[in-house]
Amino acid sequence: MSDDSILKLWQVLNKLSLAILLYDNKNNTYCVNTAAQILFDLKHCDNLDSTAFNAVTLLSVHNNKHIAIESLFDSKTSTNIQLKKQQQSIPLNIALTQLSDSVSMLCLEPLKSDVIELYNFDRVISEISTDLIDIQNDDIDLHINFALKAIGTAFAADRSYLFEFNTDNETITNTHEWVNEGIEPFKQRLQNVPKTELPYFFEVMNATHLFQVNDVLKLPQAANAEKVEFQIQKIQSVLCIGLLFDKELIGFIGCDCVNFKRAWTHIDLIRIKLVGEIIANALKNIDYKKKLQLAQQQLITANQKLSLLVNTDGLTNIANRRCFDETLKSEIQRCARNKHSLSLIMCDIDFFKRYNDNYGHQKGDDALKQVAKTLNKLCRREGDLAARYGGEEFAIILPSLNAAECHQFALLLQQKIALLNIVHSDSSVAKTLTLSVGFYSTYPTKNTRPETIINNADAALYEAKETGRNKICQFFESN
Ligand SMILES: Nc1nc2c(ncn2[C@@H]2O[C@H](COP(=O)(O)OP(=O)(O)OP(=O)(O)O)[C@@H](O)[C@H]2O)c(=O)[nH]1
Repeated sequence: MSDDSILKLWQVLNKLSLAILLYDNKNNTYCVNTAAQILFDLKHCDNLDSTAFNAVTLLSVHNNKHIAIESLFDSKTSTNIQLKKQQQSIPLNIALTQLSDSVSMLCLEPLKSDVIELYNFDRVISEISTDLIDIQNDDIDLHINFALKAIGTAFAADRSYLFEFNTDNETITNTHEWVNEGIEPFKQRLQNVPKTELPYFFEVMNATHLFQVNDVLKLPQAANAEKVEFQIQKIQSVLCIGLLFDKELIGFIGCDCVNFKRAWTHIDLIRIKLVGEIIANALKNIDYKKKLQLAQQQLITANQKLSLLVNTDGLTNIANRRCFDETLKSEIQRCARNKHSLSLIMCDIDFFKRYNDNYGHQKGDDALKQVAKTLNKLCRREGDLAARYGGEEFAIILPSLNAAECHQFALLLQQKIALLNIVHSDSSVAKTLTLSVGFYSTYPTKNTRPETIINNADAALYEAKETGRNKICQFFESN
């Protein structure tokens, strides 16, 4: 097309009521016809650069994001946009044509009211579904309230709400409600309402999953209870749709018209069904997530219990041999890394066979529990561990304690056992229950073997037993 024919075409287009924009990408200029000049409130119509459109607000109908004037000439831009003008939102349909290598033409046509309504509702649906798609438990109220407001507004209703059936399946609760300006809310009043109070409503709802009334005054006699309730709420028309969860009715959403009667249309039904499905899906997701979280929590608790169980001695409730072995291994490595000392105490109740024989096995068990509790209480620092090593023998891991400190600890240990004052009349070394204690202190390396430490502490315990009992012996490397 020659420049001359474009000019002639432009003279014709300028007379049309259709708004037209031309863009020349060679010199980045725009020109608009008279209809577009009026539509966009532009001062000039020729040789405009993009700043001439600074006061023009164009938004995407899908996400309300701002669209720059040059983006309108991008073929990827949606064919429906909104023009914001003096508090007004004008939906526009746009069509793009390439006139020459550098010149593109855009026609903008304001949409008719039913098409506008369709796009408005499309936007509502798009917003609701985007909003509810990855709903989290903690923001559900916010999102449901948003969805109710959106459908209430889209239906030009006065009130919209969500009712959920309570777990007893006998009562219903209005969990969320949106009301138009000046309309009385009823949510507080509609908590735990017995279904039997609305027999007609539930008969229809259970059978059809829908309750549609254009004029509540025309409800049949069977709906007297409902009529009374609707009159209290000043409802003239009502539309409710059931929410299904695995084919089971779990509640409903609805819209009321208070200020006017409304003859609900087939389109209204389709729309509220769509919103009902979106909300039911969101509730289902939340329910699954809750169940999953609960199952995960139960699994964690079960694992914690299991781990406690496998690491705990059944009689004394302190660490068992398994836990001791694991801890000693890791503490050797930790002390080796930090170049800290490590002490191990092995101790054994003196003449425990005689104690059992004299006082009975049950008393013996009680004594073991008391000793274990005392040892456990003494282990207060991080990494300290008292364990039942076997029978009446206990082991205590003491990271970062050197020989002198460990000796002090062993003395304290014997004092605390003495304070228990467990009478042992058959002991040859004292009147009460006593412990023989052997210990070994070292600066482990990463190659230090746990058995070496255990054997050395055990050898010291053996020496304590052999040389009189109720005493503390230390293992020295030269031994
Ligand atoms: N009541 C009770 N006794 C236990 C338990 N485990 C081991 N014993 C008893 O502890 C006693 C240990 O006896 P010995 O190994 O001969 O040692 P001892 O009598 O303490 O003598 P020394 O260690 O040499 O002072 C045995 O009689 C075991 O039956 C237990 O869980 N409960």
